[in-house]
Amino acid sequence: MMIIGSIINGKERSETHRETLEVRNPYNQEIVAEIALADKSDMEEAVNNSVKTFETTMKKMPAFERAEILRKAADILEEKAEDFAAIIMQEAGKPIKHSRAEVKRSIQILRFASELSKNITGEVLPMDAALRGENRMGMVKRTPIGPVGAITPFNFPLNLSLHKIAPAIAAGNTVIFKPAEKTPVSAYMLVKLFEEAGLPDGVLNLVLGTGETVGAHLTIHKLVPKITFTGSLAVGKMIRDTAGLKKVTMELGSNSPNLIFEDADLDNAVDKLVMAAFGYSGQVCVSAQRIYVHQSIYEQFLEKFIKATNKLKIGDPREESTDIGPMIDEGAASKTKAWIDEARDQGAKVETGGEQDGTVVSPTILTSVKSDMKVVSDEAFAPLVSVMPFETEEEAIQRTNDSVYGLQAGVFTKDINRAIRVADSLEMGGVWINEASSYRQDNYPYGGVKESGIGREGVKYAIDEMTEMKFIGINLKG
Ligand SMILES: NC(=O)c1ccc[n+]([C@@H]2O[C@H](COP(=O)([O-])OP(=O)(O)OC[C@H]3O[C@@H](n4cnc5c(N)ncnc54)[C@H](O)[C@@H]3O)[C@@H](O)[C@H]2O)c1
Ligand SMILES: O=C[C@H](O)CS(=O)(=O)O
Repeated sequence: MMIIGSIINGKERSETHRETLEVRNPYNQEIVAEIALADKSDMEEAVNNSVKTFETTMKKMPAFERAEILRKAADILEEKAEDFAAIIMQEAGKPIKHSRAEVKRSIQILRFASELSKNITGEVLPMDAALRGENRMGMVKRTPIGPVGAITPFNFPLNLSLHKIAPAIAAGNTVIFKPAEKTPVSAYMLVKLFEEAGLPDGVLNLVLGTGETVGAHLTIHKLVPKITFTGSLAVGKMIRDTAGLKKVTMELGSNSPNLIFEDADLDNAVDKLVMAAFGYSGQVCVSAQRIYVHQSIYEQFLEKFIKATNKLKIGDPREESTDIGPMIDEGAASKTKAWIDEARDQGAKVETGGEQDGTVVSPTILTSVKSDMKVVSDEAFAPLVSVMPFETEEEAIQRTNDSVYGLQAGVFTKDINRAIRVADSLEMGGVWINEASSYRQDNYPYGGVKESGIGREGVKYAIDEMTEMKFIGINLKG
């Protein structure tokens, strides 16, 4: 049995007296590892050590050295890609082909961060534009913010952790990393990988424990100036409420919409939306949960969409051909089944799917739904999607915006004027045209409006949020 513990200042804490938590493969319930749980005192030490390491190590480390460590980390991840994919598959239950895709993106994040760490620039200001500004020079520098608390979810355990850790290191910060309890093994392997890449002890402290204990303690800690959180709206609100004046980045949930207009390439839309709705069993923050289709092509779309969905191969995430594996645990699967049953009782039609077998829920398409049903208005984070007809562009926009969330949307149309008009009208952090809401690259500003979040990630933008602007002015006649 693999027992893993927190790593603070390079030392692992997996002593036998600690309480442990089993990490199980959600598909077959095999034990993947056990975590030796950290408590508040471990978090306290991790924070203190991160503060010290920031002062003694990171403040002195030149950009070229940070770039080199990040580049080496990318190279090592490339060499160990298959090991990381295998562990993501086991601990998260993610089909192996999708686990591999996650690792590939993670390598790129490290490479972006390596390049960007050498390009964190400031600006020189035209001081004489203001009254009394003659003979003065002003410059703005970007300086590291200090120890960053990074709290991450289970669904993209490597990719979303690196969206925080890589920019933080690029910017010259230290990190206190609190990964999800369900997926700690890839986090542990990642910290070991950075050690191999030459990252000094204490720059990346890993604290493996529950959200309620170590996560909450990190959030309120006075010596941590920045929390970057990815996770649910409920936990995000709690963190925001207790973080005081800390800077926060919040990457939260969504019930992402996709709009299909009458002139869209239907095969493209079907092709994209099947994986957007059901990939990783819908446990993706930008998963397609609402599809609005122009009434003139509604039946045609629905028929093609059901047909394509029924072709998905459900099964063991180890199999190369598996498209859909388990949900993260039986609780998540049972909740999904309950939501589907509730919608059916309220008049929705289950066009396909709707079955639960342990942790596996079959890809479910719902029609005849109402906007106040949970399956439409709340975040499902599950393999279910509602397909709804609309008549006019205005109606489609209004129904899309009728949500507390606003992360990312997809718009399918060949009319460029309409595409831009609609994109401009949607209350979203991002809009893709002729792509599904779930599509993401790691180099653009990514994040939500409304209750989908605060701030942006996407390496360069995360660096902005993990640095402070410092103004330095000079009186040239002084
Ligand atoms: N917007 C995005 O980029 C994005 C990306 C991925 C996932 N998500 C969202 O994440 C959610 C699913 O992930 P999850 O189930 O792991 O989320 P979660 O909110 O349950 O947990 C996320 C992290 O928060 C920690 N946590 C829990 N309680 C805490 C507390 N009181 N204080 C501090 N930390 C605490 C957990 O231990 C975990 O590490 C979905 O809502 C999904 O939409 C958003
Ligand atoms: O779950 C939401 C994530 O943002 C998806 S991704 O890792 O960025 O693709």
